[in-house]
Amino acid sequence: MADPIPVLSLAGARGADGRFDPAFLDGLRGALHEVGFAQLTDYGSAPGQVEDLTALCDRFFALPAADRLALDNRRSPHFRGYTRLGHEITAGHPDAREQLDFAPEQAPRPAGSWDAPFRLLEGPNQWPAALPELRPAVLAWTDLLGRVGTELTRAIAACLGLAEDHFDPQFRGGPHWFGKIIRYVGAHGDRQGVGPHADWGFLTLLLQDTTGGLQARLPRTHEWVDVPPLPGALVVNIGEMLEVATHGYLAATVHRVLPCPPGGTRQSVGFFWSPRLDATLEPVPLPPELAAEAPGVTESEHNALLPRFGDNALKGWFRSHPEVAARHHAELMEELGR
Ligand SMILES: O=C(O)CCC(=O)C(=O)O
Ligand SMILES: [Fe+2]
Repeated sequence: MADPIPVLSLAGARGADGRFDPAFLDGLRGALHEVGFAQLTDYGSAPGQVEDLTALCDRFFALPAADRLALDNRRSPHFRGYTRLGHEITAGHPDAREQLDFAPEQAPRPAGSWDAPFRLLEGPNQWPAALPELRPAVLAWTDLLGRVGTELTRAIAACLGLAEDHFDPQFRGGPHWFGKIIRYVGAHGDRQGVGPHADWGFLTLLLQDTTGGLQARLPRTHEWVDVPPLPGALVVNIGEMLEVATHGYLAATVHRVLPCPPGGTRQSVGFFWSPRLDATLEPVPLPPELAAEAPGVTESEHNALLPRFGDNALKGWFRSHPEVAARHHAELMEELGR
């Protein structure tokens, strides 16, 4: 079967007049509606940036365990820091990966000053003292991907027949993106690299190494297809907030990573472009021909899609990091019925 994941060049997104190119918008709409995944090239990384970041991620995961555990996310009420191999849960089972989670650097809100439970997600990151180069390289990467996320969000609005700044208000004043560097480590008996799931942000931009193993479940046929490594390209997929905003015209495509063979490893860097925590994604007015192909959101008893982003994000963090949630937020979990 031909590679079902469309490849798009961001360099061709706008014409000389600064407007989006209609052919780019058609390609983007087709990719995201039909497949829910695309690969993006020419997105403005500096020469050597991807290679340098990848090498630093290698070095992070090669640090002595004590240096990684110094950033243990169980010490962070904000779900930031290092998760040991096998301690993240997806689809009810442990993932065969370790990771470092980060998000915009923020001071924690003083106790008692929250206007909503999701404010607990605001706080400082944990960076490795043993590898000081990692922080600036990751922040340069998240700066770049914030710009790519902004541009793609505008292109998505335009390809849905909306004004390109349609979603700007939801992102203005502090989008709460989050990111992670990830290493999969294969062992006998692994069930999953990461189990089947949809991402809970707006758009995901992911760099994968050349190992392979990422698979997408096509929205219509539910067939699993490989997302083949394309060196330097960003894998783009839709998150739940965009599904909510488009009544499912753009669906948060389910995906998974197969376990590495015993002894094998794989690395990736995820960037989950997301609106402000307090932003609510109202359904957009779709043109009739697109509305006719919008089935509504895919709710299940195991996963509600919550229109206020902070609520949806909290759902995701509580589910995937139950140890952190139980240690710091047991009462809140009970209150929210999680
Ligand atoms: O590592 C990958 O290729 C995918 C990771 C992923 O789906 C996630 O972290 O949400
Ligand atoms: Fe994902």
